[in-house]
Amino acid sequence: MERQDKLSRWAKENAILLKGVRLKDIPGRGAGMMARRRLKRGQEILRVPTQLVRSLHTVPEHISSRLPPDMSIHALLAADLAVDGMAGLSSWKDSLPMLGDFTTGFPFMWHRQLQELLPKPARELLKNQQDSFHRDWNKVAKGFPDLRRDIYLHSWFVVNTRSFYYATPQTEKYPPVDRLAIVPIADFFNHADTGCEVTFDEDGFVVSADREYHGGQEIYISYCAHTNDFLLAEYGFLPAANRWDKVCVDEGLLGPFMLDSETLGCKKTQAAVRLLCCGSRGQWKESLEGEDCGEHWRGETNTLLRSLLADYSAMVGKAVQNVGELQVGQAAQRELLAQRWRQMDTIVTQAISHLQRLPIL
Ligand SMILES: C[S@@+](CC[C@H](N)C(=O)[O-])C[C@H]1O[C@@H](n2cnc3c(N)ncnc32)[C@H](O)[C@@H]1O
Repeated sequence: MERQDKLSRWAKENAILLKGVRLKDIPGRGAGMMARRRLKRGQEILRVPTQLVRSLHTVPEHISSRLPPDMSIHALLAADLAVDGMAGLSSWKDSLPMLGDFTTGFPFMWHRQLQELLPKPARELLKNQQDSFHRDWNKVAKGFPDLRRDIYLHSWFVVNTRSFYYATPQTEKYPPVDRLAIVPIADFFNHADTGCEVTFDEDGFVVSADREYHGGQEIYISYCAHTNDFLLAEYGFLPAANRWDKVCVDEGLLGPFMLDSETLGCKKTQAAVRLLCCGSRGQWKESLEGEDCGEHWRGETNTLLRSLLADYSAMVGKAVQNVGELQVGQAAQRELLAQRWRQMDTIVTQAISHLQRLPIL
């Protein structure tokens, strides 16, 4: 029996309602969720009962009691999965990607030289991830001396990539990013920049169609308005199109100054460029607060922004070249890294041509 069929049968036996949708292997994206037939906007397509949700309240006492009280929910859920296989979810567990499946996409698994060539926001996310994992693993290894690091790492990444936001009186004592729950079957939706609505109440989690779908169409949820640097570091993939994508145009001390393909930089980027144009702080404040909203400086700021972006574009070109010269790691990892820099080049090139089309004041 196919892996997805087994999982679907388990879902049915456990009162998970899949309404007009099914699990399917999708090339390049692992498994995903597909419409079986036409679905209407607003229609409920998945319901997962609360008794299958795994969060702080379901971590068994024999696991939590061997760990310090300050463990994150992420770390506890990963320990539950690694040590106990999350009781009652064995069919779900058998359908998860293996640790080897994370090797290409996740910078965490890459050679250090490749990691060092990531764009700054991705490098920072990776550093936080490494620190969190090492902190969690040190504590878990003390509580469970027989547990292997690679098994815990796998579980830690499963929780990292598949959990849902879950606010309850218990989880609300934790930081928002750590209010996590595993919701089996719902965790098979892939991401797009807009997707189906996910809600939860005391009965469980519900996913509803955000638009009309036809049979055979993949159905997504949105993991949030994330940039591609975030999706790469935290989820191990790079979408080709992402309306939330931005590049960090300052890799230096003053950042982050962000730029996307639609606007000529976020407000902070615009204000910083104008500060460079204005002779003094006083003039700068006036330009921001004055009645003409700084129109007077528009020509100069755009010219300066264009020259800064040309420098940045040259830096991006150099990064693509540096990645091309590397011999370490897998070819697929190097290609993913080069792809990210090429995406950034596209955003910067679009911003430069946008600036070139603006009238000279
Ligand atoms: C919540 S799981 C979704 C189910 C997953 N595809 C599977 O096979 O189990 C999240 C993972 O799916 C993959 N993924 C999600 N959205 C994707 C997309 N738009 N393109 C490529 N991979 C995607 C990434 O590997 C991500 O870490």
